[in-house]
Amino acid sequence: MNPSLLKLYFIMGSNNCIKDPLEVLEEALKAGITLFQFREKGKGAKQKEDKKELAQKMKALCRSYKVPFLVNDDIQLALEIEADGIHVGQDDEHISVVRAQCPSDWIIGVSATNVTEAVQAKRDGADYIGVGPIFSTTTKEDAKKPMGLSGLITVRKSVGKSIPIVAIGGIQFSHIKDILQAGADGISIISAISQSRSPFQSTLLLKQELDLYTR
Ligand SMILES: Cc1ncc(COP(=O)(O)OP(=O)(O)O)c(N)n1
Ligand SMILES: Cc1ncsc1CCOP(=O)(O)O
Ligand SMILES: [Mg+2]
Repeated sequence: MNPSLLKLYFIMGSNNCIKDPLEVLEEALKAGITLFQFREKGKGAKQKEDKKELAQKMKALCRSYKVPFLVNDDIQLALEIEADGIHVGQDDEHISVVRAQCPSDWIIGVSATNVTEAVQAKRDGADYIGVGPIFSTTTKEDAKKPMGLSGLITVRKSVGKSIPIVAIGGIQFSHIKDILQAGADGISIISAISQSRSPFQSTLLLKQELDLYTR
């Protein structure tokens, strides 16, 4: 995949938002997110048909802005709604199982919380690795201990330059320069956009800062 797609990777579910999730997503799209992941999980998350309906609406929105739409965890849903890819973690379906079921052009991302997992994800053929948490986060209840920037630097050194990496966990505007210098191709954000009173403004500021330090 083109690593520039990871520049500003927005992840969200309805329970992450303080206003209408479709409005939040459209503001983020207007302001220039480069990739989106539908992550409908945790307390109050929509289930079954409600979840599918929201996913379909979000996919349509992403399509209208030509931003790829990925689904978190749920391969069945991703196949049903013809998503552009999926993100799986260490406790989810293995990438080999996903690859065997999905279209060949899907983007498949794999999470890594340490060097061993990152090296394995590369061996397994992940299109990109989601590395984190970098900083502490309250968004993911079962998040591991933060690895810090030093952890991110070590992961990048261990996997080499050929695989795209996106950093995740507790990322704010002020971290951008350090994260890119540590070797990430971009940032994954939930709350810094979804909990903002102006997702549009917050996204725009993040994008401008990212543009300063990338091509
Ligand atoms: C880009 C990105 N990186 C990491 C994750 C975390 O995935 P996982 O460990 O499976 O945790 P959940 O998000 O499923 O709770 C991610 N979703 N996206
Ligand atoms: C899904 C996920 N995986 C590792 S940390 C995290 C949550 C990121 O959310 P936030 O950007 O609000 O810290
Ligand atoms: Mg998961």
